[in-house]
Amino acid sequence: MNPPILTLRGVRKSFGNHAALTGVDWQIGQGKVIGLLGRNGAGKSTLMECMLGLREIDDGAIALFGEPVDALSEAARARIGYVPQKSDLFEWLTPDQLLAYFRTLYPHWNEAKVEHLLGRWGFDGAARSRKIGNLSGGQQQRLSIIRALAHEPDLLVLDEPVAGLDPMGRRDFLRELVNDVVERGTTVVFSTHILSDLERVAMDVAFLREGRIAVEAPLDELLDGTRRVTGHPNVLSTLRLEQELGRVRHDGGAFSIVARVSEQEAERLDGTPGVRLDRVSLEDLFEEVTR
Ligand SMILES: Nc1ncnc2c1ncn2[C@@H]1O[C@H](COP(=O)(O)OP(=O)(O)OP(=O)(O)O)[C@@H](O)[C@H]1O
Repeated sequence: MNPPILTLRGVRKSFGNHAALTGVDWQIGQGKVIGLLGRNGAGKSTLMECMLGLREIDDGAIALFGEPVDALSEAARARIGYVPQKSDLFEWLTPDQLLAYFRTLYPHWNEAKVEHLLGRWGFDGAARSRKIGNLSGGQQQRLSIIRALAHEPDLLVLDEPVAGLDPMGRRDFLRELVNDVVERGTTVVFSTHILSDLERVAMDVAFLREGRIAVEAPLDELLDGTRRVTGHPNVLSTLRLEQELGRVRHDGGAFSIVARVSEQEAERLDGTPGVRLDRVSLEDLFEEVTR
């Protein structure tokens, strides 16, 4: 595996007496494309802001490109692309003025890519010279994404980047993202609630629960190796599963267990009288892991 470009150790962050992050240990390898999942309020935005040094942490340590994130060099900063959940564009500028401004801040800027994306994402002459504050939410989000891709960052962090885009815009953006990742080996961390998008682009998924990374795994491995185990309560209560992800009690005393299982374990369970194994969807997994 490539060396990690981002390392978090014991990261804690509270707001007043509410603990948002309760000890995050996480390493992100170069070239990974990771979908960060969690319920509303799970702490995804907080984690993203902390890992880029945009929010101070209470405890723990974060290193980005081998540097402490609270003392990042200019060179390291120029390697980051970030699309926040809420647009942070200067609303009084036009798209052309905004991009011209950001162009001056980076040592590298791919103008051809910017022009290509502006054309593809509906920024004709009129839209490029309108005040950003008067653009629609989706247009502002597209502009924010173009800005984040323009300097070809090594790490791209996207907080619900497609939430405001129409289905065509989402598909187009995801295609662009995948192209970039494949061509340049960009590391991408993005949060989303649209699980079908995640299945389209993510290599790995990480679930944030109770302020920590509860599960992280390659998406296909996770889907291939997870089963819902149902059966008579007497039988299930005696089962010992190594990687249980969740347990649901149903009406009438029955319950089911969602667990990651090895092939051997699946075979053993399949042969147990009164036990049934079913594959789970990403949606089921999300529900179990973040319950
Ligand atoms: N500036 C702040 N002041 C006080 N509390 C905050 C602040 N920012 C976040 N929180 C709280 O921290 C928790 C985590 O919030 P965060 O926005 O990181 O969650 P999230 O997983 O990104 O949610 P969503 O999926 O809804 O965007 C929430 O309970 C939120 O209310």
